Amino acid sequence: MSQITRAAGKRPERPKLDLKFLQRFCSIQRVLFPTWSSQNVLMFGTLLAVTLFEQLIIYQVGVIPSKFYKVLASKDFPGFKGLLLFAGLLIVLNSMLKSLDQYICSLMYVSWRRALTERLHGSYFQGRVYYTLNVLREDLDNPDQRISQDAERLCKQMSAMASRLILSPFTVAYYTYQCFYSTGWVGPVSIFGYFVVGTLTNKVLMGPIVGTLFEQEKLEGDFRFKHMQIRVNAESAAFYRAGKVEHMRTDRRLQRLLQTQRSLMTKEFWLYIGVNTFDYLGGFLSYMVIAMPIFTGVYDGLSPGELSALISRNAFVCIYLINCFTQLMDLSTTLSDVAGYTHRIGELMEVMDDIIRKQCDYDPTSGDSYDFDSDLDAPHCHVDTAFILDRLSYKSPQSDNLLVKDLSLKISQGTHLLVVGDTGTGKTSFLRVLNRLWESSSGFVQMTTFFGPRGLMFLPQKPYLTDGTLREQVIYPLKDTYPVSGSVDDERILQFLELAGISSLLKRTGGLDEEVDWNWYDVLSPGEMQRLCFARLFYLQPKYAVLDEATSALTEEAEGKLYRACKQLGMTLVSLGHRSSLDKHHDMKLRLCGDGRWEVTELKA
Ligand SMILES: Nc1ncnc2c1ncn2[C@@H]1O[C@H](COP(=O)(O)OP(=O)(O)OP(=O)(O)O)[C@@H](O)[C@H]1O
Repeated sequence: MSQITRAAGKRPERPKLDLKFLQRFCSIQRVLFPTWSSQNVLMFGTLLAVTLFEQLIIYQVGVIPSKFYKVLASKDFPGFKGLLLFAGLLIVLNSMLKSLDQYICSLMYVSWRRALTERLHGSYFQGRVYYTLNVLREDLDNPDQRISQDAERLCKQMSAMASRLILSPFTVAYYTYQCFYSTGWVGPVSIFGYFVVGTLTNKVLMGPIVGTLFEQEKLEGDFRFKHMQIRVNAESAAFYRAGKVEHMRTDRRLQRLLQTQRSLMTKEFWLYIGVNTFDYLGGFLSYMVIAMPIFTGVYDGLSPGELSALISRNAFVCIYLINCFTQLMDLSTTLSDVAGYTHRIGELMEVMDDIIRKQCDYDPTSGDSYDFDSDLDAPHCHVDTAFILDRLSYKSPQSDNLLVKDLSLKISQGTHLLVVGDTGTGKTSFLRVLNRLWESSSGFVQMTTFFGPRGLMFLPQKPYLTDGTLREQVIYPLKDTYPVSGSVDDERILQFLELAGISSLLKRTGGLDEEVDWNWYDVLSPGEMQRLCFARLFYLQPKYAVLDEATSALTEEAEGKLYRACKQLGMTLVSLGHRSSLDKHHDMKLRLCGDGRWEVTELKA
């Protein structure tokens, strides 16, 4: 059986500018440019056409001064007027093309970001990948940061490179030809040699930057997470008066981040030196290229006038070709950022694909996400069991000790089961194994009913409240009302809010569909949250409800009321809890005794 567990002890390699980078870069490009006719390819093609046209105009603008000299020297007034008009037209065209170029780059950035983020979301929300990634895998830091920020920065940096990169093959080819034509093979060979040396030097200088940028983004994620932790738990922290300690811890994370940022800047400093040196060396190189045939006597037969004309022409093409290359080398800093982000996104994609593959090996149904809304019309399931467990053993991910060993049990309709045990004996883990969040160590667990409304629902220990209106809280995890029946549905929701004892919420929100600007976790008491989860359960009316300490914040009386309501609605209950008052609502008791031991007893009515 495959393992969806921590990849313990596996230290990730330090990201570099290597083959792995190329592989990851190509797989990201396949996401950005899925087909030849995709929107992104078309935009890229348009950008190429615009930049080529722009180059043509720039060339025309470049030769205009010499034309001005000519008409002014010959005092040609009509020619001067015509030239002014022509120059004005060129300037308007040029500025329009430049703006269009920037606009297409921005559009490409948005479109790339959408494609990449949607691809990442597609894997993240497939089956239980988001759970495995955040809870069980330790080999990948901050998946949220990678999806929300790193993907954005990668697209931004790539779009910044796009218009400069897209032209370079054309300009390099054209000016190489021109250079060869004017200087023979000496010019292109020495300029290409200069470029190769420059690139190799920059690659060495870029190497450490990629790894440090990767580390910096991790620390950035950790820093943000710390703030999010305080935001979500502000009240608990305030009860502890934990401002001082949290201040210290948050500052510590900031210091670590800033230290890495400083080290990144030091490494970038050496790269800047490399880039700038090659920029200025390029200026001299053109004269060295020209000087070689002069000093070897190739042009000895030319007069000084002819020689200076030749130097001026040769200098122009050489300088232009060198300029093409130095522009490419200037991209080194952007490229090292792109490499860092590429590694972070590529690694995330690989880990998610790995989880999906293992998940599907383990549980073939996990490939498709549950779509409760579309399953509503599915024929009613008439099976009278929910789970069959056969010699089931399981342990927690980090430990080798079995929490439960060889448990055989059938959870059938009408037989309410209570699971009890000391703290940490594996009660919630039992539900994790039933829900296939964790793998069993041996034996098997078979779910014989379907998941969702009218089937089986879990109420987790920590109530989960989504963002949105009161209606959206009650119908969660459905996207739409159920059944799609307008006011009839409203009545059902009101009735169930009443039954769960929280109809007062309706007044606070101002209506079922009223948008609220508060965070539900901040304004509801733990008891109200638990009641709201019961209203949700009543609304969804599953045949089986698995409740993990779902009434721990309520009085025994309220607990009794809610349990009776569940039974009246025809639900079979599997509950976890510590309270003895729960006994009377159940028919069987499974006690987890620790060290793998367990016992099942019948409860007298
Ligand atoms: N994600 C996890 N990774 C590693 N160990 C875990 C994880 N979740 C739980 N455990 C460990 O597994 C053991 C069983 O946990 P479980 O949540 O099932 O306890 P429980 O019986 O429900 O306890 P309680 O009564 O406090 O709710 C505990 O020792 C816990 O620390």
